[in-house]
Formats: sequence, structure tokens, C-alpha cells
Amino acid sequence: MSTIHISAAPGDFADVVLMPGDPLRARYIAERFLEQPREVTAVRNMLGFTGQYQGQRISVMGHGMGIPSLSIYATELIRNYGARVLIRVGSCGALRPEVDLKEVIVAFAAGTDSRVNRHRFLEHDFPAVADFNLARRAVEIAERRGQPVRAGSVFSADLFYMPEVARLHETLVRMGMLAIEMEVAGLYGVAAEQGARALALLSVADNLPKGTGLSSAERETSFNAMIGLALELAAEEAAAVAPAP
Ligand SMILES: O=P(O)(O)O[C@H]1O[C@H](CO)[C@@H](O)[C@H]1O
Ligand SMILES: O=c1cc[nH]c(=O)[nH]1
Repeated sequence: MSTIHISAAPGDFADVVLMPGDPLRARYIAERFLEQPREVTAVRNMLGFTGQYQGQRISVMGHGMGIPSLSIYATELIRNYGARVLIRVGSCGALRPEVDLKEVIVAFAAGTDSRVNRHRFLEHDFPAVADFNLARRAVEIAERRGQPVRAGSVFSADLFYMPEVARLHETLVRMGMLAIEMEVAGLYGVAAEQGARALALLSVADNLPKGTGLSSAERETSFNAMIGLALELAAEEAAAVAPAP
């Protein structure tokens, strides 16, 4: 049955769902990379599609900006549509000058200033980590493809326009973080709570210390290396979750 936020029919979504923040990136991925893509939901223009990749059924759906928006879609996909694996394909701002625009980050852990995981975890500090096997396979597949990736931790901020930003960035760099974005810690919290598995791959859209960045059109279309890696991982996972009869 459809939910308040997703109008798809039961069975419309695959077990494995790629999730960009931007619904237009979801459409770009579906139309450019999937065979026989079919739009399965468009409530509030948060587009979702299901198609085939390397013979496997894969879905892609936008999650919007910020942890509250992601949490709605991720929870309903898992709880109401049976999604088992969520792979965020997002953009981020690099915190270090040497992390170049369009580089791909495998976000194996996320710190955050959001309280959502504390709400879930009796006010304790929840370790927001990726599913280990998804992260390991992402790095292995990237190596096989000859595609450089950086694996590390990121920071999921509630605010895009942040006060005291210099102090925050200095602290994040000192504590080993590669980049800042707005959803990964929430995704890992939802996945743990709902019994699914999750990973975030991030493409660098801004280099914050250098003050460089991609245009919004480039953000929408230029993440092909990340998308290719995510789809290979998704196809492998889909084959493992639902082996062919
Ligand atoms: O490009 P997406 O996946 O939306 O990710 C990043 O971009 C948005 C901010 O511009 C936030 O959602 C942030 O996490
Ligand atoms: O959240 C984000 C995404 C891209 N670039 C940033 O600086 N922050």
C-alpha cells in the first residue's frame, strides 16, 4: 500500500535502492544508466524509479536535503516497501585542499550535530557506521575498476549555512574528517533502527578551503564515476539478496 510520501504499489521497489538527495539526479541515473526504467512514485516530485542494471532489478529514489527528509523516505522504503540495502549517492564539500572536485568518498562513518540518533539511542552516542561489507565491496570494486576512491569519515550537518564555520571546519579536519554533507549519519541511524544495510558514496562538489565548486548543472550530471561504482555494487547486492531461480 502507498504511504503518505510514496505512491508506489507493493513490489514496485527493488531490494536495493540508490538514493541521491536530488530527485533530478534520480531521474538522470534512471534514464541514463538503467534499462527499462519505470517511474514508480512522484509525490512532492520526490521521484523514484525501478529498472534493470546488469540483469538485476535496481531502484533509485531521491531523499531530499537534510536528515529529516532522508529519514522519512529511507524509513518508508524499508518498512513499507521491503528495501534491504540503501546506497546514498550524494554530493559533499571537501574539508581538505587535497581532496579534489569530483573525487569519490566511501563514507564509512559519520559524525553529526543532529540529535536524531540520540533520540533513537536513549540519548547515548550512536556509532553511525556503514555496513562493513558494503563499504569493503565498494572499495574492492573501485580497485577492480581502476577508480581511485578515498575511504574515511564525514560530518553530517543540520545547517548548510552554518555559524562559526571556521571553528567547526578546523575541528573536523583535526578529528580526521574528509568532507561535510547533510544526511549520512541519519541514513546509518535509520538503517540500524529498521534492520537494513546502508552505505554512502559521496562525490566532491565543493572544495571548502580552496573556495572552488561545481555548478548546479554539473552537480546534477557529473557524478558518473560514483554512480557507476554504486550501480555495480547494487547489482552485486541485488544478486546476493535475491539469487536468480
Ligand atoms: O547532493 P546531495 O545528495 O543532496 O547532498 C548534499 O547536497 C545538499 C546541499 O546542497 C545536501 O543534501 C547535501 O548532503
Ligand atoms: O552539504 C554540502 C554539500 C556540498 N557542499 C557543501 O559544502 N556542503
